[in-house]
Amino acid sequence: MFFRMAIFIPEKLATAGAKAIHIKRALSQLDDHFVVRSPFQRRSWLPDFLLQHAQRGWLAMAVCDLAFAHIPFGRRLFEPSKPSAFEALLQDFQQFDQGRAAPAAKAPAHGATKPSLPKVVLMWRCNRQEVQHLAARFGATHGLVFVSKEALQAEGAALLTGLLAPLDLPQSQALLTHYFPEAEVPARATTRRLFVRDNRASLGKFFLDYNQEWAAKLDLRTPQDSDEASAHFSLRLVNGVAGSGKTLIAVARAMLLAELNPAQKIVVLIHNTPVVADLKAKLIRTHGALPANLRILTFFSWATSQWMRLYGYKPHFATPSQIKQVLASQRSAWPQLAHSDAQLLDELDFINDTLLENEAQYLQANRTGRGFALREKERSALWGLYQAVTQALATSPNKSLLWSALPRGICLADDHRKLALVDHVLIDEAQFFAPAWFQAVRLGMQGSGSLFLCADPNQGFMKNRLSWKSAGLEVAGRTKKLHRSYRTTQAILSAANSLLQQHTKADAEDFLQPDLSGMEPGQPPVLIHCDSQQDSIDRLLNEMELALQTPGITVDNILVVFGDPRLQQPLYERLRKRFGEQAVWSLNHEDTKNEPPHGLQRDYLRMASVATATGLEAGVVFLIGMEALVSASAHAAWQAHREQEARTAATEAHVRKLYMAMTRAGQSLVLLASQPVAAGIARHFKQM
Ligand SMILES: Nc1ncnc2c1ncn2[C@@H]1O[C@H](COP(=O)(O)OP(=O)(O)OP(=O)(O)O)[C@@H](O)[C@H]1O
Repeated sequence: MFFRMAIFIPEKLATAGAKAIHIKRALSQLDDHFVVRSPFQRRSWLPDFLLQHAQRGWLAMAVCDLAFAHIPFGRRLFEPSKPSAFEALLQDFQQFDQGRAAPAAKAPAHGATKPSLPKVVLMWRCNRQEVQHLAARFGATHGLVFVSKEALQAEGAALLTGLLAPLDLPQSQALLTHYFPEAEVPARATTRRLFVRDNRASLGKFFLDYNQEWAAKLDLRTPQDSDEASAHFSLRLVNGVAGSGKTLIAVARAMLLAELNPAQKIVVLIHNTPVVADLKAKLIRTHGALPANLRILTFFSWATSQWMRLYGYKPHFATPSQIKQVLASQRSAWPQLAHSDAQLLDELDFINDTLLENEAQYLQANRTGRGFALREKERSALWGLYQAVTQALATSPNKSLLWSALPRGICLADDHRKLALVDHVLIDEAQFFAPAWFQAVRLGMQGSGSLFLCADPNQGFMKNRLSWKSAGLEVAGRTKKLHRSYRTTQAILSAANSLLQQHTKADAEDFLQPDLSGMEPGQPPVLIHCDSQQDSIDRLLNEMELALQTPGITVDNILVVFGDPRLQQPLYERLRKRFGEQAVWSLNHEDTKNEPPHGLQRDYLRMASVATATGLEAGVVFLIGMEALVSASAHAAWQAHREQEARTAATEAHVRKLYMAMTRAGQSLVLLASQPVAAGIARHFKQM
């Protein structure tokens, strides 16, 4: 039978050397119902391990390296004020967790005492007989069990299992909160709190699950850990379905890194401005200020500051109308390019994103998945157009550039010495990053740092189906997949998932199948047909009123995602009129895109465009003005592309976006449509 072993968190033991290998091997005999945690040594003294078994309970373990001959047995005549190393260990271990456990122990439910945490000392250099002596002398007086290395190696799993003691839920949660605070999920920060109806609701405690905690602590090192290990650059990828806790993991890890390495710089980069604003607002409300050595910002604001260091001036990005004008004036020189403006611009971005430096490289470039073919002559023409547009923008009065040229400019600069370097970078929503972005990030890192990526390939993949490898990232064997969603219900996730599967080519390597088992069943997503856009806004307001009558739902549990940008202003006005001037946070308004309009300490009803909704979430989500993604006419237009590749690319891009928008919802999802919805989409909703 296949044996799965205990989960070690962190995976690597902090201590190096043969002893660590032996201990790990012995503890590895435990099966996968066990979690073996090593606490970060934040306090004066902590045991080496806390073992937790799903049903059988807990055990604290300290490892003692002293030989029997060095253990003082009798009363010591000299230096009584200075306990020996062994005595100090016994005292520390005896006292460990006592202060914290005492109040609970004093207040037993029915007169019985609460169970206490069992403690075992692993005497690494004593044999069984010597350990018997120690147990007889110190066991009862200090409330400790002694075990020899030999016994552990021979009877490991059975021995330790026999020592475990079950603790009740509050005790167990208190242990985690106290010694592994990084694993706690603040109740305010989880849509899950809306689901919980059992006792846990009253306790209000949530924790990362084992897989999440394991991923969050991979390769974490304290400065005290071995220098040899910390000399290496580490790369990790967490691939997870929507709502599987990727952002949560990235933030928990970033906070830990900041705490454990106060002298190092940590940066969390996210593509999307509203997510950064939303995340920071939540973090500041739950944790207070962020650690001084941790920054959370958009990739482009980070890249802009790096650009300024390299080139000495602030880059000026061409506006959409300027780009349109320049393209219109330049493209006439290449009449063989019959493609749409959007396709040409997309191709210019592709050249920038993939760091193609000259025509020869571009002619050789792999364009698989780009959605439209280019013959060799057309590629040559496109390269000419690329140069002409870049040049025309650069020589315009405001010396502007395409957004995609910013990371390229960083990567291709002659001298990178002026770049600011950080130690650890965590990238959330890495599926939206392009190869040039990753390279720019890497150039801004210390050689011994770590790069931690979180991505959901189902929500889109590096724009043009590029692989991690093509972006210079060797993630094979360094990837953790998360299949469980905590955000949403079975009904919503399975609807979104089957919609995605129906419309995309199943690519086994990239597609993440969610694990729906054990999820809250929930209600299916609802589709409301409206007569016009005006009508859809009226219906939206009514549906929101209804939602707010649900116990536990307040305005901050609601997110409105709009597709048509023209809806932004009328929606904003109507929502403010109905719910209060100060109640709405429009995440796309220029002056409130970085922080909420009236301070962090109040709740807001949030609204965001679908283009910027990635990473956001709410218990109740309304999708409105999404005709470009869902209407029958939009579908017909994608299907009208002459080339099969273009049809597939257009369909996939739109459906992935819709999948992303649908999976923003926790408990309830409502789509309001003012045009007939394509049958292939409507069938995944309950229609009203
Ligand atoms: N172990 C957990 N216990 C309680 N809540 C959790 C847990 N893991 C995740 N959550 C909650 O589930 C929701 C989704 O988490 P998060 O936003 O980190 O997921 P994600 O993988 O980044 O999603 P997406 O890629 O769709 O944006 C959040 O409200 C988060 O707090």
